[in-house]
Amino acid sequence: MADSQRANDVAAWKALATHYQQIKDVHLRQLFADDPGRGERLTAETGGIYLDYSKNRITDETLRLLLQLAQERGVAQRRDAMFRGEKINLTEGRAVLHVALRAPLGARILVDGHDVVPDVHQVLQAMAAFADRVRGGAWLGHTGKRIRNVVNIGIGGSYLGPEMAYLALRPFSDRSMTFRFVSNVDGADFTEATHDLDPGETLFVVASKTFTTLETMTNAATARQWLVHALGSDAAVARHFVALSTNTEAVGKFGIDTDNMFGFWDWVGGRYSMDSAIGLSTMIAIGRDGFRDMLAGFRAMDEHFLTAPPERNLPLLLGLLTVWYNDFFGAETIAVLPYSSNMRRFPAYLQQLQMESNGKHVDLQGHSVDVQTGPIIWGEPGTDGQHSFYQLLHQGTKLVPCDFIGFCRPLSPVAHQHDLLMANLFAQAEALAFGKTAQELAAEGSPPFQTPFRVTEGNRPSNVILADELTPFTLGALVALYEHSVFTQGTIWGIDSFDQWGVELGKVLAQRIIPELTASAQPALHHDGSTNTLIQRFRDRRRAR
Ligand SMILES: O=P(O)(O)OC[C@H]1O[C@H](O)[C@H](O)[C@@H](O)[C@@H]1O
Repeated sequence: MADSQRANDVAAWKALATHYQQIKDVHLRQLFADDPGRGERLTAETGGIYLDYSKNRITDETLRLLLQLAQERGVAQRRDAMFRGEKINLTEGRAVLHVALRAPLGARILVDGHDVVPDVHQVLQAMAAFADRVRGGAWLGHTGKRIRNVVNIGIGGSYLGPEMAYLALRPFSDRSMTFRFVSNVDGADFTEATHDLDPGETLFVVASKTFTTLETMTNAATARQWLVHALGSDAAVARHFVALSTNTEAVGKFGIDTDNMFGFWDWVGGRYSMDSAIGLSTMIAIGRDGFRDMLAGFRAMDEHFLTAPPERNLPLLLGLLTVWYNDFFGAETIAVLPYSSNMRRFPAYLQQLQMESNGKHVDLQGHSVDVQTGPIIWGEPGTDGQHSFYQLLHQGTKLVPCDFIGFCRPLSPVAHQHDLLMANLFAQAEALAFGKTAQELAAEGSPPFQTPFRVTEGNRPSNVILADELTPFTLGALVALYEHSVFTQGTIWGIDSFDQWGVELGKVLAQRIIPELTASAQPALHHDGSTNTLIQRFRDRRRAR
C-alpha cells in the first residue's frame, strides 16, 4: 500500500511528467504510422471482454512508466490487502469487501477473525428462495393475489445498480412482471412509479444500507400509506414490504418484519452493493440462475485483476489510462458511451461508482492532495449522443477521453440493426482518433471557405470495450472492471476511495431548512443572504396559483 509518500513524489510520476512533454503533440496518426501493429498489440482480453486501448496517446514507453507508477504506488499490495479483508477504508475503519460478495463457497475471507463467505452465501440462499417464491407465484399479497409488480425504493447505491442492472438485463427478465424504481424525494417519482399499479399485486423492496436515508425513509412511509389505504389494513405491510439493509433495528422500527429482511455488512460500500442483498430486485427479475451468472462475471474479473500480468490486466490498464489523461493531459472528464440502449443507465451508475469514490481532496494521511483526483464521469448511449454532444467531442476545445462499450451480438431479435449500431461505434472511435485534414477535404472537393470549419483534428483518445454479448455474466464482469479501475486510480492518488464525507454537509443543512419551510409561523432565518432570500421567496409563493 502506498505509504505516506505522495503520488507525484515517486520516480515514475516525475518520469511521466517529462515523458508527457515529449508525447503531448504527437498525433495518433503518427503513432499508428510508426507502429501499425499497435491495433492488435495494445489490447487485452478476459472472459469475453476485449479492450482495445491502442487509440490512446501512449507509446510503449508510456505504458512502461504507468506500470512502474502502479508498482511504486503499491497497487498490487493494496489490492491484496483489500482481498484479504484488511481495513483499507481507513477513515471509517472498515474492510472493503465487495469482492467477498462473489467469492465461491470454500474461499475464506476473514474480517476480525470471522470468515464472512458463509454469511454471504446464506443471504444469497435466502434471497434465492424468496425470489423463487415471488416469481413462482407462491408468495401472495395480502388479498391473495400474485405479486406482479416490484418497486425498489432506494437512492444512490441502493438504486443506481438495481435500476441499471434491470434495464441492462431486461431480455433475461420475467416479462410478465413490472419493475419500477423510486429514488427521488420528489413525490412525483413515487406517483409516476405507482399510478398504474394494483396495490394488491405490488411488492415494495425498501433498499437502504443505513435505513436512515431521508429520501428512502420518506418514500417508504408514503408507500406504506398508499398500500394500507388501498388494502384497508396495517397487516398488509407484512406481505408487501421487504427490506434490504445492514440495520436490523431500524427495519424493525419501521414495521417491516425482520424475517422479511435481507442483510449485508458494513464492509460493503453503497456504490459497491448491487451484487449484495441490494440486488434482490435484480434477482427477482432474472432469477437465481441469472444472478448467479452475474456473480460469476464479477468473480471472473476479480480473478483477472488478482492474477493477470500487469501489462494484460484490464482494470489496471483502464485505471492507469484514466490517471494519464486526468493528471498529465489535464482532462477533466471522461465520457462513457455504451452502444446499447439497454446500458443507458450505465453512465449514471459509473458516476456514483467513480465520482463518490475518487472525488477526494485529501490523501490517506489527511493532507491536501497536490494532484488532480477523480475525473468527472458522464455519458449517454450511442448512437443518441452522436446527435447531441459529439460535436464537442470532435471539434470542441476540450480533451474528452472516451470509453466506447459495444457488443458483438445483439440483444434484440431486430438483429439486422446491430451492424448499423456497431458501425457507428467503430466510426466514432476512428473519427475521433484520426480526424480529417484540410488536404483530405480539399481532395474531396470541399469548398475552400468551408474547409476550416470542416477540419476535424483527431488525436482524441478512446478505449473500445468490445464484449461478446450483454449477458448477466458480462454485466458483472464490466461492473467489476470499473470497480477495480477506480481502486487502481484511488491507490495511485493515495486517497480513500471508500468513504464519502463530502455528502454529509448538504444533508445536515437540509435538516435545518426543513422546519424553516414547514413552520406555519414565519421563522427567523440565519443563513447567508442568498439562502435566506430563496427560502423567503419559496415560502411566499408556494401557495400562489
Ligand atoms: O443505502 P443508503 O444507506 O440509503 O444510502 C444511500 C446513498 O446515500 C448516501 O448519501 C451516500 O452518499 C451513498 O453512498 C449511498 O449509496
